[in-house]
Amino acid sequence: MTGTAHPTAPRLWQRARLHDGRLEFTTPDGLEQALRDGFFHLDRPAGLDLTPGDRFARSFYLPAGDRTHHDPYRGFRHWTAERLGPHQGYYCRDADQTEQFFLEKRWWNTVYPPALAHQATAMRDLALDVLRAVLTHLDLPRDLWDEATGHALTAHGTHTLTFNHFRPDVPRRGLNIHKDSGWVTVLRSTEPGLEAERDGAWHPVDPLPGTFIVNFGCALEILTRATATPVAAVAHRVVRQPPGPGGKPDRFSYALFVDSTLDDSVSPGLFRYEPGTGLHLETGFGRFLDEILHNTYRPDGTGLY
Ligand SMILES: O=C(O)CCC(=O)C(=O)O
Ligand SMILES: [Fe+2]
Repeated sequence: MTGTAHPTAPRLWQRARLHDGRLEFTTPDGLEQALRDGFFHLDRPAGLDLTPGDRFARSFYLPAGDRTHHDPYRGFRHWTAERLGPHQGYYCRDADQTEQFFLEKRWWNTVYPPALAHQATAMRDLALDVLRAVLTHLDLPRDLWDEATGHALTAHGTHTLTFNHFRPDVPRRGLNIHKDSGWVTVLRSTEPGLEAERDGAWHPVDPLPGTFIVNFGCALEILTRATATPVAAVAHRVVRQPPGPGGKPDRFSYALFVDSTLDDSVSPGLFRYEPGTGLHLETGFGRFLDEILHNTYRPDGTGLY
C-alpha cells in the first residue's frame, strides 16, 4: 500500500420490501444497519402509480394556463399559508434552490387534483405500514405505541405530502442540512444530489430504480435514544444542482412525512422511552417543528436539533 488517497467507493445502503406487514431486508443484518444509517431503500409496491406526483412536481410552480389550455397541475403559487394555515402551501426559499409545496392531508381532497390526492393517500398508507413494521422491532411495548408516537398512526397524525423543485438558475444550496422532524419519510426522487451524513462524512444516496428512500426522523430518534434499539435520524442535504445541458429537466423530489399530532389536547409532544420507567415528555411538538423548519431554511445554521 502506498498510502495514496483513493476516492472512496460509494457506500451501499440497505434495501427492503414490505411483505405481509413485515420489512424483509436483502441482507441478514439489514434492519440493524438501516436503524444505524437512519434510512434505507424500500421497494415500491406494485400498483402504486407515481404519474400524478411526478407531474405535479414538474408543474405546480408554473403559471396556470388560460381557459382554453387549463392544466390542473399548474398554477399553485397562490395557495399560500395565509389561505391554508401554518407550514402549508407554496414557499419560495431565499437561501436554497428549492421552491416547495406543502400540504397536510386535511387539504388533499380540496387542493390536489383527484389522482394526486389518491397517490398521497397510498403513500401515507405505505408510510404507516413501514412505521408499524419498524415499531415491531423496537424495545417499546405495543400498548404504548399510540401515546409514544403522538398518535401518528391514527387520523390525528400530521401527514404531509411536500414537493421540491430545484431551480438550477438559482446559485444557492440545493437544500440545507436537516433531519426530518417526525417518524418516517417516504421520499421519491429520480436524480442524484441527496447526501447523507454517516460517520462524520457526507455520502451520496442515489435513487435506485423501483424504490423509495425511507428516512427516520427526529421523533423516532428521541423516542428510542435510551432503549436497546436506538434509531438514528439521518442528517441529509441536497447539493447545488447545476444548470443542465439544454433540455435536461430540473431536479424534483417529493416526500410523504409522518409526524405526531399538532393537537395539544391529543398529545403533549415528543417522548423518550426508558425501559423500566416508561415515557418521558421531551418537548412540545408544535414548537419543535417550527424551529426545525425555521432553522433549515435560514441562510446560516442547520435544521438539526
Ligand atoms: O430532494 C431530496 O432528495 C431530499 C428532500 C428532503 O430531504 C426533504 O424534502 O425533506
Ligand atoms: Fe429531508
